[in-house]
Amino acid sequence: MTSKQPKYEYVSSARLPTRHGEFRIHGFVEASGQEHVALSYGKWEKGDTVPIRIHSECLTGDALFSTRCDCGFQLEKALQNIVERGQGVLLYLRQEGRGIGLLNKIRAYNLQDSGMDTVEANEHLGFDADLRSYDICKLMLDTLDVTQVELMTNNPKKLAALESLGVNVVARKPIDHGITADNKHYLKTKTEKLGHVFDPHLFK
Ligand SMILES: Nc1nc2c(ncn2[C@@H]2O[C@H](COP(=O)(O)OP(=O)(O)OP(=O)(O)O)[C@@H](O)[C@H]2O)c(=O)[nH]1
Ligand SMILES: [Zn+2]
Repeated sequence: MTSKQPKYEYVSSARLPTRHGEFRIHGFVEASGQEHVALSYGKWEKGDTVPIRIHSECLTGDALFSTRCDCGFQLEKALQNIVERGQGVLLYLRQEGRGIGLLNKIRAYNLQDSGMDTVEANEHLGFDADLRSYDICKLMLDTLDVTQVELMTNNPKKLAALESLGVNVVARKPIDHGITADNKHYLKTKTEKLGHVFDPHLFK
């Protein structure tokens, strides 16, 4: 008899001192081998509302200081917010390039340099505009005893995904940091074509 392999598994946790404060890092793995992490800060009781950020991997923005997108700015701001609030969780999902992967994102950037927008570039490469899944967030939050959240995002799809997984989202906190001349057009496209919510005056 074969037992069904779980889709996602919790693996291990450790202390993670950072420039922003001391977090704990928690590792998770998908059956495919894809690895993800959650960072937690502070303490809470089960049922408390916990501030969280769900962040999809962006190597260029998160680690290489790119200003083509807002990712690096948002990541840093989210960690700062969590430390200021005294508690919170970052779910760092390894779905680079809205799920198309790093090298395809570079191909998409090249197409955007010749005039396509971020959605047209994905489609030109044969991908949907957004291939991400948030299913693993449920295991990550359950593991950390988080059932009710305040979500830092401009992306209503993340709210809907959490609600459909049975996580109670009591509020959305906009995270509109890092709008630069290099990414204004990209963020405007996300607002017009992908449903992101940005205050229009931020693009002026
Ligand atoms: N395919 C593609 N992906 C991109 C591009 N620019 C950034 N990304 C990816 O977009 C994703 C952005 O992730 P998030 O910041 O978590 O999500 P979001 O949909 O912007 O929502 P919020 O930031 O929460 O408002 C990352 O995986 C980036 O690698 C691009 O031009 N093309
Ligand atoms: Zn990015």
